[in-house]
Amino acid sequence: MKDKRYGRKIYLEDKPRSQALQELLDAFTFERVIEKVPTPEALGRITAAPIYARLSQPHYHASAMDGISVIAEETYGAHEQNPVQLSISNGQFIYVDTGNPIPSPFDAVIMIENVHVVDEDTIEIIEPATPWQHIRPIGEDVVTGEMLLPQGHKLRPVDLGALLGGGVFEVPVTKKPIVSIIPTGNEIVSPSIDVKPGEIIETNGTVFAGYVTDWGGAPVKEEIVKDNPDLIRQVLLTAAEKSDIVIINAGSSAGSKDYTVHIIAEIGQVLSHGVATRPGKPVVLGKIHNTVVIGLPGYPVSAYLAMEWFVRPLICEYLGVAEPEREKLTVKLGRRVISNMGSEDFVRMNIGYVNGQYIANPLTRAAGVTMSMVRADGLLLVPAESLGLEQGEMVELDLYKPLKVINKSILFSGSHDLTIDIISSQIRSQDINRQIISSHTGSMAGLMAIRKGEAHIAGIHLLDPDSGEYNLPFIKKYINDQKLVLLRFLKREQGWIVAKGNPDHVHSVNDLIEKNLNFVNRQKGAGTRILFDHLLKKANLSSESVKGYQREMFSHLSVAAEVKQQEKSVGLGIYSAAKAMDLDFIPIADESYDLLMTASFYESEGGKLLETVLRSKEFKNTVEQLGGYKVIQDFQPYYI
Ligand SMILES: Nc1nc2c(c(=O)[nH]1)N[C@H]1C(S)=C(S)[C@@H](COP(=O)(O)OP(=O)(O)OC[C@H]3O[C@@H](n4cnc5c(N)ncnc54)[C@H](O)[C@@H]3O)O[C@H]1N2
Ligand code: MOO
Repeated sequence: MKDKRYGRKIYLEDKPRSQALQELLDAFTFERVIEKVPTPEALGRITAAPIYARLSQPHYHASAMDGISVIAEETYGAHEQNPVQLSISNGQFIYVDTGNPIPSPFDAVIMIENVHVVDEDTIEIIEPATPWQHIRPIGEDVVTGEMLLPQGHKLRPVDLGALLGGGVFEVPVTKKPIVSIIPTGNEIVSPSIDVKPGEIIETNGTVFAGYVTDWGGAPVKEEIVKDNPDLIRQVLLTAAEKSDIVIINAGSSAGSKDYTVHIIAEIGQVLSHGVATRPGKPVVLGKIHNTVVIGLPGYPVSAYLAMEWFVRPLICEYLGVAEPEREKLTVKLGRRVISNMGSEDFVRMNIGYVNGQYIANPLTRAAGVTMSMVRADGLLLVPAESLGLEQGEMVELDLYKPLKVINKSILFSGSHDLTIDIISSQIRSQDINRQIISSHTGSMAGLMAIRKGEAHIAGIHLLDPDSGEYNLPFIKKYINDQKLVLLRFLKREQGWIVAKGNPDHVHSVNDLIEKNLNFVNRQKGAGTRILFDHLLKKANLSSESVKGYQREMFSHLSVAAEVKQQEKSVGLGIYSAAKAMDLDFIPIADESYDLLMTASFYESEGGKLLETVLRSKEFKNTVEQLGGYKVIQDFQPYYI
């Protein structure tokens, strides 16, 4: 229940992000604490002071080669016609191996390959040695007192070696800032497969802890706290006492149980509430005593971005290191990106290299879709003063993935099919740097993406009602200025997706209307939508008579998921989706699901790899095991 002491605060500020960060940094003076850690355990830590060698390296004159050590002067004059003989018993040489000390008065080493052994005591050489040849003198690597590393340096494996060699067995490093992470919310539960409607698995805390570790901090994950102001206050106070930074998650916005900001104001100070960004607006920045307190939005994507904007700079400031910067890439926008005036918009993007240029398309902007962060190749920032960016504009992105991977990505657009995931994983098992990036846009949009050069391949299943033929009539109608290839590799069953046992006895489109069932529709331009409209037309029915026609799903699996959870509902889709959700399936027709691509992609390395996968036994077996599919492996690439 809502706590009466804390009314709704609806109005959040729209403070510029840079100002909010500056004010946050200005509000604290970080006293860096120095601790000494054994050198072998110091990987990744930040040096807190310049570090000087305590030993020279090498700390004695050492042989650099296997051979003999000699007095150079005694070898002068050695020549093929005038070999010089040296004897052990006369103290003229000793045998040495690489790394052995060179005792006085020896001052040169001759490699064993250049030594002719005459007998046990005597050798012969035909070339003189120069003084100090093949000897590593004291301090060749490091001289006592020399600075090995500056302060603020992140220790790498090679650094640890140099430190140990230089006699530094303990390193002064900056103590990791302790970052306490407090997830809150009555609906938040520990991970469990039996979550009930309304329960949300706690995921943000683990992500935050991962980021903190990556950035050099020490995360401390607290238990989930219920939406109870007294509990929240108590946990905040305790955490502030023992931490450098406290992150409290969710309850930062305008909901009736969003207490965070009030409690921070009560026991500390609120510096900012609300920044001019989308997503990520409802951030709280504040302090309790001298501890930073950051209230992050509950929506995962908003929270992850805000972590990078506010927590990373704090950790870097504390450790005394520069903030890492992401690689940048200039790309052409494949689609228009609209944006709010007055706030920075952050858009997760996919990037592909198509027809000689980088094309980037926005992923979903919903702040709850964590997979968009998993899949994103880059992040676009639309500045606060911009209303948006047009298709075709060149923009600079921050890269989330290596360019090497992006260069090889195969951009897929079009109708969703489960085989695309299988193709993707089989391609990847042959080339670890190659990924398929798929946007499930529907068959028509896939066709258009090929036309506009925004995708490498499109998955399409478009029935031409007049000819009864799939795909070709559409391709010929919409694209006539490109050399294309169609791979006709798959037949699949389309049918009604219904509850187990088909309780409403669905067999035709008429049943939907007569029995007043909810239809779970697909988006415009999806092949399945076209098929459904065709069925309606054939039965002389109008779309208005179909309950649910307006609501659109973007994939077969989402249709099946909706049928599963909504009573008296029916979808149209493929067998494998019904099977995946443990639903029943009433077949209607076999359809062709083809891959369309430009001839140049087909003939490229990526296209060849794709074809190899499509023709592999493993692919056929995996797909046909799903049920409802027939994989055609002896297809001829069809040039259009
Ligand atoms: N009337 C308004 N409503 C909302 C606004 C607004 O300005 N006016 N802002 C929206 C935006 S934008 C965001 S972001 C969210 C942020 O809200 P809160 O920080 O108060 O977070 P909650 O509402 O509690 O949670 C949102 C969402 O995130 C889930 N969540 C929370 N904690 C976790 C966790 N530890 N792990 C995984 N998921 C978590 C939570 O269950 C909710 O689904 O407010 C909008 N509303
Ligand atoms: O601003 Mo919220 O942070 O978009 O999701």
